[in-house]
This record gives sequence, structure tokens and C-alpha cells, in this order.
Amino acid sequence: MFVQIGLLAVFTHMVFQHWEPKDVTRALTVLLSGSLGSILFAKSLTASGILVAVATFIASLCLSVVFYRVSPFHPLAQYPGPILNKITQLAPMWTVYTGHQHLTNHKLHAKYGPIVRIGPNDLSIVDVDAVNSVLGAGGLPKGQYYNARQIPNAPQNIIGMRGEAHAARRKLWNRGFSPESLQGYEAGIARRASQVVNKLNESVGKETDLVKWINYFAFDVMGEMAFGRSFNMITEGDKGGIWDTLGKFALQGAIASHIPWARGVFLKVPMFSKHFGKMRQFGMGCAMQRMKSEAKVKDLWYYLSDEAGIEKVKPAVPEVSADGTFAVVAGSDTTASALSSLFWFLIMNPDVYKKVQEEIDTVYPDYADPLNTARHAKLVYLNACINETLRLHPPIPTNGPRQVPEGTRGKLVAGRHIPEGTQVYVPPYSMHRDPRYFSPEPESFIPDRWLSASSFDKASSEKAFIPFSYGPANCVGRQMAKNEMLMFASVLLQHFTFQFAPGFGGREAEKWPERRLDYLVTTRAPLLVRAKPRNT
Ligand code: HEM
Repeated sequence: MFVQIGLLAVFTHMVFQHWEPKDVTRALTVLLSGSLGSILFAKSLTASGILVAVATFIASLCLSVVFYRVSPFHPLAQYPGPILNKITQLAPMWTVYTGHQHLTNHKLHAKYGPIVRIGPNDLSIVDVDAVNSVLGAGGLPKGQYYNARQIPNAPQNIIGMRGEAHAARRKLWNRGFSPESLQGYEAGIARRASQVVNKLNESVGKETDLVKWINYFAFDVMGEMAFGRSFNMITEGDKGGIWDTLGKFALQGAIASHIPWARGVFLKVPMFSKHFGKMRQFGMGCAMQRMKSEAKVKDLWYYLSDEAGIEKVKPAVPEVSADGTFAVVAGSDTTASALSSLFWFLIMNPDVYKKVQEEIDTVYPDYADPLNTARHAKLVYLNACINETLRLHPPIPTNGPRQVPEGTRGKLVAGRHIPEGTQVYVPPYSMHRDPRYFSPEPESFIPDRWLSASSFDKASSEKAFIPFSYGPANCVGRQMAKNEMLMFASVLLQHFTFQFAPGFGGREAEKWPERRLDYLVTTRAPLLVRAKPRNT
């Protein structure tokens, strides 16, 4: 009996392997058929006989999977990695859950080299060649990981789209980030930055959480930019608890991405579906309100819904709503993460802080308007500090994987053959700390390395610098993010001197980066500071 059931398990495994389940129903069907099949070989048709047969089948199936994944027959056998990661997707899922995916994978690269097998069918590649061959035009499409990033039964937003559908949607997005469109958003950014200055003035002499104000700023900016109305978080606080929802949504999305085929079941559990549902409701609410009221400026909705009537077929409202919601998530969490880290680096590095301060005072003399973007090009050192921040603390440290399409003969990446079906990560966090591309002292905050006068090898580092990803699905909002960061940092640095609050300095402040959790976008712990006015 054991031999027959063992063979049945191996056969079932082969079925699984070639027709990997796309949803849980198919997975259960295969499993149930196998279990029922095993009953045919049971010694007796008593309850215990059936139980032994089914248990033997399941145990044999698991063993078959384990042996195959660590065997030389597996297509990724030539790539090194921890044995547990080779065996089960649960290992990378656990790493994601801890929030230290970027740190764990970075250590794995230090141990195993530039290509690591981080999951049974997943590779992480740290090599500048992968930037173009994986992410670039003619590279690889987004992996199945992205299927789980969609809210079930909701229309697709741009992040999960591929190929021509993606290109068509991206055309609408590109219009929303043309130089003219970006100029249209500046007044809103300036208004919100000034509101934060007012709030910090109210907190003078007291400890305040800079991360909170940055979060509120980024969210209000995106509300106005995407839907033509601010969420008024700076003035009224986060009444709907949306930042809490965003954090949980990010964690659950990150975990679900590792089992995209089981997403349907995962999201039937109320604990998990709650936050997806709340985000969807939030987006629909914003969309409904936007449709009722004419926007005073050309917001992102204007471009995404083609209010100008350029397209032959107008985009459907649910799709525009899905993209609008995504814009708020993609644009606020990332920018807020970068700004929080920028201020942390400045306060931690007083010499750098002093140089930035001097530059701000020179570029905006006599209290000239620090929100004047025409002077941004002169903020050379601040720009270098932002680049260095994005290098060491990329807001999307691991990024989502691309996948070698099934039915192809694989893909050559960094001189190695990557078999079909493999998901490939090109993690910014590890790329940005690789001494081959960023030397000397790749782990240190040295903004000068970005200055044109520095002796730093910029040719190789610029190719390896991918905080906004690369290629046709790179960040469409990168210029807006840069404008926002320069405006916000300029105005705050002109008005205040920042120090860590008493009780937050020392070890507490040093440990702050460890509390940046990588759930695709990083979540941040509070950054407690004291803002001292500079009498502007
Ligand atoms: C410092 C701030 C930002 C960083 C570091 C950043 C980073 C990224 C990265 C790494 C990706 C690629 C994600 C992937 O491949 O899965 C991406 C995509 C995207 N980002 Fe950003 N982002 C930032 C700000 C923004 C802003 C302000 C917006 C405005 C709405 C935005 C909108 C988007 C969109 C729509 C995509 C998807 C593009 C596509 O699939 O074609 N991002 N971003």
C-alpha cells in the first residue's frame, strides 16, 4: 500500500509542478483527488484504514516536494541559498512578516553572493546588468507576486498591469506628470508645507513627532493632487485612522504576495479582508466626491479620467477610482518615508546639516520664499542629500519581482541562465550598498559622493541607483516626489533648527532605521524632535 500511495503522491506532485495552481479551488481539487485516490489503496475501508492512507499520501506528497526542491533536478539547483528558503515559501513569508526582508536578504547576499535563491522559485539578483535585463524595456514582465496586490473584485490599478494594457494606462498617467501638470500641483504642495510650519510653530519648546507631520503632509498633498481636495490631516488629524489602515494593508499585501494563488481564501478571513475593504471604500468615497464637484485645478483625476477628451474611449470610472486610490498610497507612503529618513540623516550628521542649512540660506536669502521651485536647481547639496537618503534608505527596499514567462527558454541575466517561471528580485537596498557600485564606504552617509566635483565613480553608481525602479514600469511620480521633497525640506530647514527630543537621542535615535519595516513600502517609527524657530 505504501509504495502505491507514494507513487500516487509523486504523480500528484508532478501535476502540481507543471500546472501550478492559479487559485485555491484548483489546488484543493488536485489535493482532494489525490487523497481520494489514495483510499483505493487503503488496507481496509475502515475509518483508521482511510486515515492511514490519506496521511501517507499527504506525507509522501510533502516529502516529494521537499526532495525535488533541494534536488539537482530542480531548475534553480545551481543557485545557492538557505535550505529552508529552497524548500518552502513559508520562509520568505516569515521574513516579510518580520519587516526585515531587506536586511535578511542583504545578509544572504553577503553570505551566498550576487545571486541567491530566496524562495523555491525566487531569485534575488544584485548585479547592475539585471537593472536593464530584468527591469528595462525588453526585460521581464511583473511576477505573479503582483496578482495579490489587487483588491479582489475591484478593477485593476496600474501596479498589477502588464504589457499593452499597462502601456495604455501608463499613457494617461504620464499626462498627469508632464512638466505643465507638475506645475499645477505646486500651489497645493506649498499650502500644505506652510500648514506644517504653522503646526511646528505651535509645538515650539515641546517634543513632537516629525514622522507624524510628514505623513500628514504627504497624505494631504496626495489627496489634493489626486482628487482635487485635501484630506485635512495636518489641521484635523487622522480622524479615520487611515495611516493605521495603510500600515496593515501594506503588511497583509506583502504576505499575500507570496501566496498569490491563495489570495482568495486569505482575503475571506475578516481579519485580513477588513483593511483591503477599507482601502477600497476610501478610494470609492474619494472618487464619488470628486465626480460630484468640478476640480478647481487639473488634478490627477482630470488626466486619468481623460476629462480633456483626448482618448477615443473614456476610461471607466471604477478603473480611474482604482488608480486614484493607488496614487494616494503610492505617492504618500513613499515620499513620507524618504522625507523622514532625510531628516533623520541630517540630525544624525551635524556637519552635513550645517552645509545644507548654509545652502538654503544662500539660495533663499533674506527669507525669500523657500517654496519657489524655480530655485531648486541651485539646491545642489540638498539634492545630493536626498539622493544619498534614497540610496541608503530606499522607501521601496526590495521591490516586487519580475518573472521569466512560461513557455520561453528562460532569460540570460548577469551572464547566468534564469529558467522560465522564476521570479526575479533586483533589490534596491542591496544594490545601493554594493561596494562594486558605491565606494568608498558604501554603508556611510556621504552626500558629497553625488557632487559633480567628487572623485566618486558616478558612471557605475548611477546605473545601480534604482530607488524609483527602472524601465517601462518605473515610478511615474518621481519628479513630483523630488519637487515635494525639495519644497518641504527647504521650508522646514529655513524656519527651524531640528534636534532629537531629550530622551530620544543616543541609542534610541541610532536604532531608528531598524524600525523601518519593509512591507514593500517601509513603515516608520516616530521620530521625536524639538523644532527651534530660526526667527524667519
Ligand atoms: C520618494 C518617493 C517615491 C519612491 C521612492 C517611489 C518608488 C517607486 C518604485 C520603486 C516603483 C516601482 C514599483 C514596482 O516595480 O513594483 C514605483 C512605481 C510607481 N509609483 Fe512611485 N515612488 C515615489 C513617489 C511616488 C509618487 C509621489 C507618486 C504619485 C502618485 C508615485 C506613483 C507611482 C506609480 C503610479 C507607480 C506604478 C508605475 C507603473 O507601474 O507604471 N510614486 N514607485
